[in-house]
Amino acid sequence: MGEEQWCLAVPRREAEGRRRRLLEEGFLDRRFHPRPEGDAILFPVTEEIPGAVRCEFETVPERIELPRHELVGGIAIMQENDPAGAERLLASRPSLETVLFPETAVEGEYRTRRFSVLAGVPTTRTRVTEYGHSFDVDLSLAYFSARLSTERQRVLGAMEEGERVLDMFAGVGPFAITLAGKAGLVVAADLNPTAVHLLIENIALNRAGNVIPVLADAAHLPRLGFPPFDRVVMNLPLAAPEFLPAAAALCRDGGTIHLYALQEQEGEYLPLIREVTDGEVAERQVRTYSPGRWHAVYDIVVEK
Ligand SMILES: C[S@@+](CC[C@H](N)C(=O)[O-])C[C@H]1O[C@@H](n2cnc3c(N)ncnc32)[C@H](O)[C@@H]1O
Repeated sequence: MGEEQWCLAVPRREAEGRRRRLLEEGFLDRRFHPRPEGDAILFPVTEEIPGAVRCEFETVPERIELPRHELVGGIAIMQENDPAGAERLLASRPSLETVLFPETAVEGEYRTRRFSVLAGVPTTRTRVTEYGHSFDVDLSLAYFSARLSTERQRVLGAMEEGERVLDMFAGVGPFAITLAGKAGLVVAADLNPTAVHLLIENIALNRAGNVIPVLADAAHLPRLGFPPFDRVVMNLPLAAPEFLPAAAALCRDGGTIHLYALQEQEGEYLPLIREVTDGEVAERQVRTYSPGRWHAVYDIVVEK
């Protein structure tokens, strides 16, 4: 639908110069797009200037500036405490239910954050879909990051059918349930009871009957008598290196450990890795964390 408006017909060859002058003089009406008509361009103008006639223009849709945010299922996490921006964000995406602002950094043993609700339904719970899997998450009670989805697919791609996998820091299960697609068996452990609760729900949700949830401190896993694993995932970037001896004890000769670590120097954890095995090590950057710090993954082949 158009709107009737004052406009100026300018021959095409003069259009660019005239457009600039209209802009400088403040006569160009920016609510509308200029449009061609025959050999002329019709410029919408703000008032009845000499030569102006009435014509119809399509209105330019208003450009809405959206605040920076990260999407996790139906929740948007904003980086600024801006309730008006949160309302705009909520209105811009029908799939969004809630806009949150993190009141704290990721903290504590359970790696969780406290949030305040900026807009929408007051909840920190949502369902995330990732490569055909669904994960119920509660962002204030158990860790979840959608940013590792590509990494989970990379590890899945490196696996052989039927492997025995251990996820030492499983959270709500995104690694464990993704890898279960190829694995014979996945043992998924976490220290946080709410994370394990959600992990159990997610096992059911994805019918991943080959995932065994375990509520345990990873340090105790070597004492539980599991036969050696083909692959061990260690996704606790701030502290996983401490658990490397336990992981090496649980991994078979020739098996692989994926060690995620937060570091400031390339090869920072190589000396520690060399204390547990002489096997092949490949190091990659997963994502940046802060200036000068990044999440790295070490793929370690265990030689015993
Ligand atoms: C960074 S999160 C990773 C969760 C999951 N792998 C993911 O990608 O969403 C680390 C998890 O390790 C758990 N955790 C911390 N210390 C632990 C320990 N000593 N033993 C077992 N789990 C632990 C936390 O509760 C948290 O869920």
